[in-house]
Amino acid sequence: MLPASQAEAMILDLVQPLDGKRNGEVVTLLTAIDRILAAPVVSQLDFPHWDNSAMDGYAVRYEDVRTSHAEQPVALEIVEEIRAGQAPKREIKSGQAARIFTGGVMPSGTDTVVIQEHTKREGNHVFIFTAPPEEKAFVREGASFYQAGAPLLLPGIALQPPELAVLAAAQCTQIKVYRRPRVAILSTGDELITPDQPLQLGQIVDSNQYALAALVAQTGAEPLHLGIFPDKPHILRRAISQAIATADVVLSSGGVSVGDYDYVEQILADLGATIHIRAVAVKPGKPLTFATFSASVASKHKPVLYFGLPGNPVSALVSFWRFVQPALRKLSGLAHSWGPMFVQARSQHDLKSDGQRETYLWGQLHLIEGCYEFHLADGSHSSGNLINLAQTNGLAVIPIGQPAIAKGEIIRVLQVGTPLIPLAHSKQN
Ligand SMILES: Nc1nc2c(c(=O)[nH]1)N[C@H]1C(S)=C(S)[C@@H](COP(=O)(O)OP(=O)(O)OC[C@H]3O[C@@H](n4cnc5c(N)ncnc54)[C@H](O)[C@@H]3O)O[C@H]1N2
Ligand code: MOO
Ligand SMILES: [Mg+2]
Repeated sequence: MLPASQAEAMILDLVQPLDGKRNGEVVTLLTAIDRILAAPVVSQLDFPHWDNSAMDGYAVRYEDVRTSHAEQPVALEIVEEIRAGQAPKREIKSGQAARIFTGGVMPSGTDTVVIQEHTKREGNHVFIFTAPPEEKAFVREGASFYQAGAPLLLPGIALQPPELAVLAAAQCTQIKVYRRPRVAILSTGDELITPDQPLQLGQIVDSNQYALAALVAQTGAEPLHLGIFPDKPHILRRAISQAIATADVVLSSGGVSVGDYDYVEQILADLGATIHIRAVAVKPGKPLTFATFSASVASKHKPVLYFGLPGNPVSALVSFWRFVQPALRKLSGLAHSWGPMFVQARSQHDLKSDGQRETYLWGQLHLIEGCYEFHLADGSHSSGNLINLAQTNGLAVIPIGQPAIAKGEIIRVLQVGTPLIPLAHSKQN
């Protein structure tokens, strides 16, 4: 059995990110959130586009006002008013000033803004009561934030609200992003039914399909629901074969352990896959199977990744969070930050494992005054118990050979799901 860190490294090593040139698509500003930029963005505009005022006040020539102070204010003639959006019409000469508002374009001849709080206006004259702090004060100089032609945004970043603001300001309305990776999801098992079918003794509702599809979508990829397939090798073989023809990644759940009806590994081998991982020393999730179909076998431009996830509902989810999600992030074109997100948290409970495999105990991470706390989910930590998985946003990691962790100790927790909202105070203490 491979240690988890080695399995992760091996999987990530085998993931070739989508090629942005071949796998790009164009989206608009309103649909670009969370998409990954596939080509560099360069603007032909300077930022700021021109010298402009940072404050409401008067645009002046520094030379005219540098000697002014409260006892001997300098008087300047106001010859123009410039609001944001208006082009200045004249040059400001010595002894003159322009009334200017925040964002207004600095008129030629001026280099400094005096804020109106330091002035007094009488008719068409303004008296400057204090010296401005320095030359060019309150002027946002053209091109001082960004010079036209330089790289503005680099490919491989996820577009978030700040990047959308940058793109909008740069008038980039058509944005080239990576297409979403296509992820086929199939559930295997004679016992499986859909949630709307009546339950007969021994049957199990296919919950993995829904959880995995939602996780895939949450990771920015496109889930393809292939449905349920019985433990019949020829049917499963056809389904897997169709899945590799249509998807970049295939996720199956079930059929990867040692039972008589666990056929996935054999079918992968028959179909020409290279099986890299057959088991990982993690609990839950031990029988994780990871294989690749080379580009030629899959008749594609690039290899297809296959994750045979264990059927137990918690095992399937934990395996996704720990191994599949980072791989999907890398595949999707993200230039960095694919890896699983581990944080340090103070455990609010005694934690136990059998010490044989790296153990993931599910529960809740709380953010209390900037520090993480881990609260273990109540109830059974069996990999078949999906009931107490609800509200999980953290998996405490119990390392191999360290069977007990005492309440109050700092532990490593894999943060999963949506970002944390800080809580005002701890529930337990
Ligand atoms: N003798 C051994 N038995 C088992 C071992 C072992 O090492 N030796 N490993 C155990 C571990 S650990 C796991 S995990 C499971 C993995 O089993 P499979 O991946 O082969 O999955 P199945 O046998 O098909 O199903 C297991 C369990 O999960 C339920 N299931 C399956 N698919 C779904 C689904 N889509 N939605 C909800 N639940 C599902 C299925 O009904 C079974 O109850 O093997 C252990 N056995
Ligand atoms: O490793 Mo299995 O995933 O315990 O149930
Ligand atoms: Mg089995």
